[in-house]
Parts: sequence; C-alpha cells; structure tokens
Amino acid sequence: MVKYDLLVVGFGKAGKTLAATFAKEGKKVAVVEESSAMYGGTCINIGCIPTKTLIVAADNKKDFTEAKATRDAVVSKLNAKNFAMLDSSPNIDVYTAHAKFVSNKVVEISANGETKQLEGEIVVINTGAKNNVLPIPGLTTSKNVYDSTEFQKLEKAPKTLGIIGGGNIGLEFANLYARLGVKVTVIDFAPGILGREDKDIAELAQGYLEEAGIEFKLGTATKEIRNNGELVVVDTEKYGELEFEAVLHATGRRANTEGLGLENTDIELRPNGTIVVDEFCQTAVENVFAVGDVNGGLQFTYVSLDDFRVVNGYLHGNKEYTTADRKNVPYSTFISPALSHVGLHKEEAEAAYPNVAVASLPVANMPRGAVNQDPRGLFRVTVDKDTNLILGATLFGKNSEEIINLIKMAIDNKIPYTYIRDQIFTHPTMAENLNDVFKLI
Ligand SMILES: Cc1cc2nc3c(=O)[nH]c(=O)nc-3n(C[C@H](O)[C@H](O)[C@H](O)COP(=O)(O)OP(=O)(O)OC[C@H]3O[C@@H](n4cnc5c(N)ncnc54)[C@H](O)[C@@H]3O)c2cc1C
Ligand SMILES: NC(=O)c1ccc[n+]([C@@H]2O[C@H](COP(=O)([O-])OP(=O)(O)OC[C@H]3O[C@@H](n4cnc5c(N)ncnc54)[C@H](O)[C@@H]3O)[C@@H](O)[C@H]2O)c1
Repeated sequence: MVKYDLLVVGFGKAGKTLAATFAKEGKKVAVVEESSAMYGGTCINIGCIPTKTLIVAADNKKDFTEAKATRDAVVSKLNAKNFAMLDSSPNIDVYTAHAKFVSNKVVEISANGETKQLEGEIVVINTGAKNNVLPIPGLTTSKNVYDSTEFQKLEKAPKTLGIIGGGNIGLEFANLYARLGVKVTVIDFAPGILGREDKDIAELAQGYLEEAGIEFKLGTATKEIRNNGELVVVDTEKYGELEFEAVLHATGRRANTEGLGLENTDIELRPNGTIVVDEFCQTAVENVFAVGDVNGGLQFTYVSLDDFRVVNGYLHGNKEYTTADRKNVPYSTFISPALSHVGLHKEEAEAAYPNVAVASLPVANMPRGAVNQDPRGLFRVTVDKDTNLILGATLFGKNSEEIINLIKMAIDNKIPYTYIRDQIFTHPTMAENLNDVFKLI
C-alpha cells in the first residue's frame, strides 16, 4: 500500500488543479488517469479545446484535413503540457491506470498486469462523464455510428451526416460540419432546439442554422438504426427512414461511476449515477470529495474549476465559499454566431419580479455588425426597474462568449444597468453596444 496526503482519481480540471496546489505546499500527491490519451481530462482532449479549435479552423476557411491536423496538433501539445505539469513535480506521482475503490480511501490500480493499492488521507474523485448511450436498437452495433469522442478521430468527412441530439454538442458539430461542406440533419425528440432560451431567440438561431444548410427533424423518437451497405439508416417515428454516410449521437453525458468500485465504499450515488455531495463537494465519507461532472452539477469545465475553489478553500480552513454561493453561471453555445446567456431568461424574470424591463437590440443596428460584415444576432437584457439591477442577458452575436462575462460581473457585484449604459467602451466593438441596449430600458 502506498500512502499519499492527496489521492486524485481522474485527471479532470478540479483534480489536477488541487494536485498542483497541494504539491506546491509540499504534500505527497497521487493522480490516477486511466488513459494516456486523456492527460488533462475531457476538455483538453475530446471536449472544449478540440471542438473549438475545429470551429476556428473552419472559420479560417481551412478544409477538413487541415482543420483536423490543427486540432490534433493543439490536443497533443496540451496533453503533453498537462502531463508534464504534474509529472515534473517531485511531490506528484502520475499513474496511468484504471482506479477502482476497494474501501473508502483506498483504490486499486491495475496496468500492464500489475496491481497496486493507493491510500489517500484526502481523496478526490474527478472521473468526469461519458457519452450517454440511448437504448435504440442498432445504435451500438451499426457501422459508421459514432459518439463525439470517436467522431473526432475520423480522417475523412462524410458527405452526409445525421446527428441524433440537438443539444450543445449536436449543434456545435452540426454548424461546424455544415461549414466544412457536409450536408447535416439534426434529429431531436424535443419539439424545438435550445429549449431553455427565449423562444424567439431559439427560432432565430434555428433560422441561421438552416441558412447554413442544416436540416432539422424535431419532435421525433428514433425507433431503430441499421445499415444499408455502408450507409446508416435512422428509422424515425415522425419522418420515416433517413439515410446518412455517418451518424453522430450526442444525447447528454452520464457520470463516470460505473466500474469505479463505489459499492465497496460508503459513498452514495443518485439513481442517475452521479455522486451525492454536500455544498463543499464532500461525499458521505469525510475527506472524500467528488468534483466536476461526476457530482451531477452543471457540465462545464469552469464549474469543475469552481469545485476546485470550494474544495481547496475547505481544506485550507476557509469555508466561506460553497457551491450554494455559486450563482449566475454564464454559458455559450459555439454556433455561428455564438449564443451566450447569464442570469434569468425573460419569462423567468417576469415571473419572479413585478417590475421588469426588457430591451433588445439587433446586431444589424450595431456599427461593429457592419464592420464584421455579419449582421446576425441580437442583444437582450432584462432589468429589475425597482432596483435598476440586471437580472439577465442573452447576447447572440459574434464574440458574445467574451462579452457575457462582463454582464456576469455586473450582476454578481450588483452594478446597476445605468453604469453599463453610461460606461466608456472602446470603439468599434461588439461590447460597446451594451451602452445602446441598456439605453432602451
Ligand atoms: C464535445 C464536448 C465539447 C465540450 N465543450 C465544452 C465547452 O466549450 N465549454 C465547457 O465549459 N465545457 C465543455 N464541455 C464539457 C467539459 O468538457 C466537461 O464539463 C469537463 O471537461 C468536465 O471536467 P471534469 O473535471 O469533470 O473531468 P474530466 O475532464 O472529464 O476528467 C475525468 C478524467 O477521469 C478519467 N477517469 C474516468 N474514470 C477513471 C478511473 N476509474 N480511473 C482513472 N481515471 C478515470 C477520464 O479518463 C478523464 O480523463 C464539452 C464536452 C464535450 C464532450
Ligand atoms: N459550449 C459548451 O459549453 C458546451 C459544448 C458541448 C458540451 N457541453 C456540455 O456537455 C454536456 C453534454 O452535451 P450534449 O449535447 O450531449 O447534451 P445536451 O443535454 O446539451 O443535449 C442533449 C440533446 O439530446 C436530446 N435527446 C435526448 N434524448 C433523445 C432521443 N432519444 N432522441 C433524440 N434526441 C434526444 C435532447 O433533447 C437534447 O437536445 C452539455 O450539457 C454541456 O454541459 C458544453
């Protein structure tokens, strides 16, 4: 048995940051990662970074082969950098092996036929999530059907692509592949895409995606998937049989707790496989934490990083910040243009506050829209007129993934909308239009 001050299971965002922090303080740390292809976790290797690299490459008019080569180069560089960041520390042992709990604070690791037990005074579970596999007959047995991880390995783009699931992953890949010249069809059982957004904004987004050549087959279940030679047939309830060269399925991601041996511990699981934690990300076992996607919170890299802040504070005697204090988490969907949101949506705000003002400004009216030669999109802000505080914003337009963070800061710090309305911004920028949209309140 090898003993450590901190044992991290899974090389995710929160865990690797805790490992580096504790090692700097002279603590003995182990990090167990089951695959060398995953040093740095999902975001670096199969998630945010490779997909956004592909999107930028396509924006820069690279073809599929060039875009894929750029993606692969960025991923291998960051994978190596992440490994080196931990491995170069004399206080960290990185084990490339599958970890399985044998008791509350002991995991067994096995690699290359060798088995070892590691014990942590503090244990952090950061095993992330994996692609959900729906029980559709033929989904796992048909040729040319991929999840988002396998799909990124293709060396050649299909001519026609069916995407089952029009969520974040589905829409980002749909827009990307349409730009690369692929005929894309999105199939979803929801009646509309982007269901949590204001209806008119979701419809606007769908319109832009359709202009990009994407077809939508919504409000339908998929009965079966099978092959017709090399082609994939998706048999849908509402639209009958649809045929594609390849199919991507992206219908959510499930916590990675299967095969982790948690039945040998007192750690509790929810029915959907996520780990039950308190507001410090602590499991039912003292000093055993679960962070990132595996604990059932929002599945974003920056939420995993925020779990790090919570656990790190707790372990250093600062219990001021908990997950219950985490509010106004912004998000962006990287379609073209990017769709970003923070705080309440229009209807939520109107239901919660008696005196709400909502203002919208089309990108077509913005000087930077003309400069960018891209008039698509809309900025919408929602304000409580009784206090002048901002309740929410949807920024749909180029670079909104950057600007949305400004609004989050304003909401968190209770900066009244009048401040942003009258603030000096650089020109010509997308951000300066916050002056004008708040002027409409
Ligand atoms: C295609 C795609 C695009 C995405 N785009 C974005 C985006 O733009 N922005 C954003 O914020 N989020 C995005 N996400 C979500 C984001 O990637 C995840 O929320 C985030 O990476 C989760 O990090 P984590 O800390 O939970 O762990 P992860 O980074 O998932 O790390 C978990 C690690 O644990 C390892 N592991 C699992 N089980 C074991 C075991 N038993 N033993 C040893 N190791 C194990 C895994 O191999 C993995 O490396 C995207 C996800 C995908 C799939
Ligand atoms: N830009 C980003 O920040 C970003 C990008 C990609 C992924 N992510 C994260 O990864 C998570 C997983 O992404 P995702 O796209 O897999 O999940 P998702 O929850 O965003 O979307 C899943 C989609 O699948 C659909 N669906 C479910 N069952 C279906 C069925 N039987 N047939 C057809 N459609 C069905 C749902 O209606 C939904 O539209 C996201 O929730 C997000 O947290 C974030």
